[in-house]
Amino acid sequence: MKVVLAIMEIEQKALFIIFGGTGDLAKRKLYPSLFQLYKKGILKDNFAIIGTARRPWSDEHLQEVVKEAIEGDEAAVSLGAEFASHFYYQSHNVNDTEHYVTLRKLAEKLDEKYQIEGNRLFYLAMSPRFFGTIAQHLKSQKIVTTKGYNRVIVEKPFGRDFESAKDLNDSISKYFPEEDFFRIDHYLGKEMIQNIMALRFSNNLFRAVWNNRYIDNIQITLSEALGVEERAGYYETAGALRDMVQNHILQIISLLTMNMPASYSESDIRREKIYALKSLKKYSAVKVAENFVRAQYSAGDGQIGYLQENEIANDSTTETFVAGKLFVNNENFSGVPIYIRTGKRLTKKTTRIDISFKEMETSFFDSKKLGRNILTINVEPEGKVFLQTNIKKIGQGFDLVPSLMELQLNNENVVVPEAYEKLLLDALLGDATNFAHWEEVAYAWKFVDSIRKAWDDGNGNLAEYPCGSMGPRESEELLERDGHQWVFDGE
Ligand SMILES: NC(=O)C1=CN([C@@H]2O[C@H](COP(=O)(O)OP(=O)(O)OC[C@H]3O[C@@H](n4cnc5c(N)ncnc54)[C@H](OP(=O)(O)O)[C@@H]3O)[C@@H](O)[C@H]2O)C=CC1
Ligand SMILES: O=C1O[C@H](COP(=O)(O)O)[C@@H](O)[C@H](O)[C@H]1O
Repeated sequence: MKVVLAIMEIEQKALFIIFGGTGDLAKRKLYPSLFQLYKKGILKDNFAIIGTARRPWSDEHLQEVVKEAIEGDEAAVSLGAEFASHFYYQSHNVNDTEHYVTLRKLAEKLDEKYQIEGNRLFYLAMSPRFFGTIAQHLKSQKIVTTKGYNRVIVEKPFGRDFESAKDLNDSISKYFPEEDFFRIDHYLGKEMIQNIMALRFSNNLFRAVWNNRYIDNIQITLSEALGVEERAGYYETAGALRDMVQNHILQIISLLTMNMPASYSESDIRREKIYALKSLKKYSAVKVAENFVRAQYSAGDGQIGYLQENEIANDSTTETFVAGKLFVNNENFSGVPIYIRTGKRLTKKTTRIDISFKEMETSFFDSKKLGRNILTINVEPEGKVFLQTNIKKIGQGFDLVPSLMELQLNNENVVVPEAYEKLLLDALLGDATNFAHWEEVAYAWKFVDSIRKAWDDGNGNLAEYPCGSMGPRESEELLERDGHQWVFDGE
């Protein structure tokens, strides 16, 4: 642990070039996260950030935008102006080669001014259709340096199916090798998602029972109270399956079901995650209809339905909810149903994993009285882990009552860093463990494509659910057919 902290405390020298520097992601996530790294002294004197996009902003305007982005942070009062002074703006159309020449000159000037030693991080926070052309120009216009490192970080969506993801991947990997290519999945930066490996592999108790002999079923819920908001254009091309299942949910499944890696290293962890994703059971089209539910929100709870949202066609069939039953057919998990669900405009924002253990065959108790052991990883909002057990009811006799044990995770009173902060630091350190490797992305798309194709070919109806509910009835039935129910009922 000491070694890791020591590395993290070292000041990093880097020039960030953020493509999409005027965008929503930059303002809401990237600038505040970079400020956290500045507060911690990881970014100190030897760094600069170029924000670039088409808008004709000035350095001063970008610096004002950055100050606004961090104004909620108390430390911004004393440190905000100095931090913002490291930001520069370059008006730039990514399709225009001439602009890369200006960008290179600015990058060289800042490299010298801040003594950055050629380390560059290119953050592509804009539509993926531009990624190939940006990567190509970075190379041809010599914005990649020969001295330090050159890393490219790309945002989602990484394609809309396997073929387009492969094209996208090829268009970047022509210029950036895999070790410099960081595909963001911000769920992998969440503290509680990273805790899955810690729970599984550092506790003999859990290690021993983490398999199909003891686990009955796994339930993963990524529910949101928000609707489609301002992202109709993107969401209509994606839907919940591509937006949440292909990336976040399948990444969580890989962490839950992979075999124990040989070591805590990028390559060993990746190998096991890839193997888990490769082991996902594929369904025939008919089986997709049986094992997956798709639905769209309708008006309810004072909210309008999806079809009434701005810029959504009134005959749109885009799903805003998906539930499904999956299997990872590796040696430890074959036969364990993994129920997933995600949707917009559900009861509340919750990200949780419920691991339900098998009922016990015993003559010591009347087995009907025994509640199942359930391990709940509440990623959000609580960031806690709970274990449901059975204990004796106080008093005469020997009745049992369920009891909830809370595993104390944050006993150091530290502020949990935001996912983007951790991932930006990982990228600075050149550690891609918490980023998605191409083969993970590829297997995830192959799985998702088979579901999408079955739907597109008419297998499986689009159900409806009212805003404020936990999805359509069909989602409950998916579990009821197996004699189960969702552990999380939305309360
Ligand atoms: N916002 C979010 O919460 C999340 C976003 N993402 C992903 O991050 C990426 C960015 O999203 P977001 O910030 O929301 O999108 P925005 O639409 O807010 O930003 C897009 C950016 O691209 C710039 N841009 C567009 N066309 C060009 C061009 N031809 N040349 C140069 N710059 C251009 C825009 O600036 P200008 O108009 O000034 O040129 C703007 O800065 C997307 O891939 C998105 O899917 C992923 C997860 C969450
Ligand atoms: O990637 C995405 O994630 C968000 C949900 O992220 P969270 O960290 O708030 O759980 C989702 O709203 C968005 O549609 C999707 O693109």
